[in-house]
Amino acid sequence: MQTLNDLLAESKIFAKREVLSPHYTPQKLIFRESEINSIERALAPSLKGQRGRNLFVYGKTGTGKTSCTRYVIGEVNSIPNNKARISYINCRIYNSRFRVLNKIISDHLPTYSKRGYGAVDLYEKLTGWIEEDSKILVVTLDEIDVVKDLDDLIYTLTRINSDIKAGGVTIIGISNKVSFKEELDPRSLSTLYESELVFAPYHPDEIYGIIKSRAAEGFKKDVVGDDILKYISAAAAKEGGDARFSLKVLSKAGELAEERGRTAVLMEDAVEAVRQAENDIVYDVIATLPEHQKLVLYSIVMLTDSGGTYKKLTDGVDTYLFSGEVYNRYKSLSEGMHKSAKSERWYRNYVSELEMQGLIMSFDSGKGIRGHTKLIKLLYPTKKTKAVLEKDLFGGAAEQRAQVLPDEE
Ligand SMILES: Nc1ncnc2c1ncn2[C@@H]1O[C@H](COP(=O)(O)OP(=O)(O)OP(=O)(O)O)[C@@H](O)[C@H]1O
Repeated sequence: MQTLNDLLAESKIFAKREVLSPHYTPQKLIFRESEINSIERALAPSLKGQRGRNLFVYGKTGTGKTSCTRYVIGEVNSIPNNKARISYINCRIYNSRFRVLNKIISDHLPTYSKRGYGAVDLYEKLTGWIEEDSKILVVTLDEIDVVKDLDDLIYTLTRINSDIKAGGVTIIGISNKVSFKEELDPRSLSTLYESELVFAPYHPDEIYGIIKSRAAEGFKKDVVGDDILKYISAAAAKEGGDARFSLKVLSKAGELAEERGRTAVLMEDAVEAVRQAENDIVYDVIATLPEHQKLVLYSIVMLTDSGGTYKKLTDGVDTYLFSGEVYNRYKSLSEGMHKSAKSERWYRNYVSELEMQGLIMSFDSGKGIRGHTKLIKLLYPTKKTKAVLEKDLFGGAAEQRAQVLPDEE
């Protein structure tokens, strides 16, 4: 246990702790030259006042999509007298057409944005501003899949191009959701996918390269050995080639070494850091699921908690659930929250997504019970999964939760 004095003393482990934060943007992004070049090519026409092709950037989490895009935005912004005006928008915060429009206005016309105008006024102000001197507005929508009325947003942004006489709008969409394409209206799909760029997961040796250079800056000399870096790279490659995961583990290993009063990171610190980060990641995955997948997962958690029909029928301890009962629970839960439940076809997609994320497993029941039906099992502890979901869905407010939840069956 560290005392306050220990905490205030100069660290024996870290030189620049902030360099190890996943939010830190390094000066150089290694192994992504060709991806950076593709983004540069998409943005190059806008520098000269021409509308480039919209670009959709896809790749698993931690593959460098945001960092590379922001890097190119930085490059463009540093070129004087160019025609591009870029808005980088984190859709987790700006998650509706109105909020996105408002953010664009506040980026470029800050005095206007505070006046409480409606969407139509914002639209007109924006088109006027673009036309004024033939600007190209580049709207970068990071985590685009979480925008609630995305088809409307894409329609509005593309409509600007036909409403204005000069200038234009280019959209860059970024997402790590595999099923995203299927949820889009065909018109939005063809607009957004004018060109596509896929970020592949990093290989272990690439992750090693990334964390080696971060470790050299972030840690004091000789604190982290090569064996530790190799171990962490292999663990992150197993996690889907996720650079963010490797950085999280690296800084966690440093913190553990510090807490344990060491002057260097030992393998046991790294092993423990990987274990903790793997645990955290599951809950991060849950927190970033789209809303209806969360509702399906929450239905699974609730039924697992109270014991589903299977348990009652078999008088057993197994916590398998019938897919049909999960769907029914999901429907009543959605109703209680005044949301329209999706069709069974969508529901089956959600179940496959949750299974792909490793949160549940599902399998055919065989002939024995209720003919052929699908059984579902939650793979993570009910209590913690429930807490994460409740915080997300109901902001952790118990009264609100009580209002929307259907009675236990
Ligand atoms: N090529 C690279 N060189 C150095 N650092 C990198 C590189 N790629 C990713 N990183 C680091 O990994 C972390 C995650 O990267 P980033 O946020 O760009 O991933 P992402 O693909 O946008 O992930 P998500 O889909 O989860 O948003 C950041 O801290 C970033 O600095």
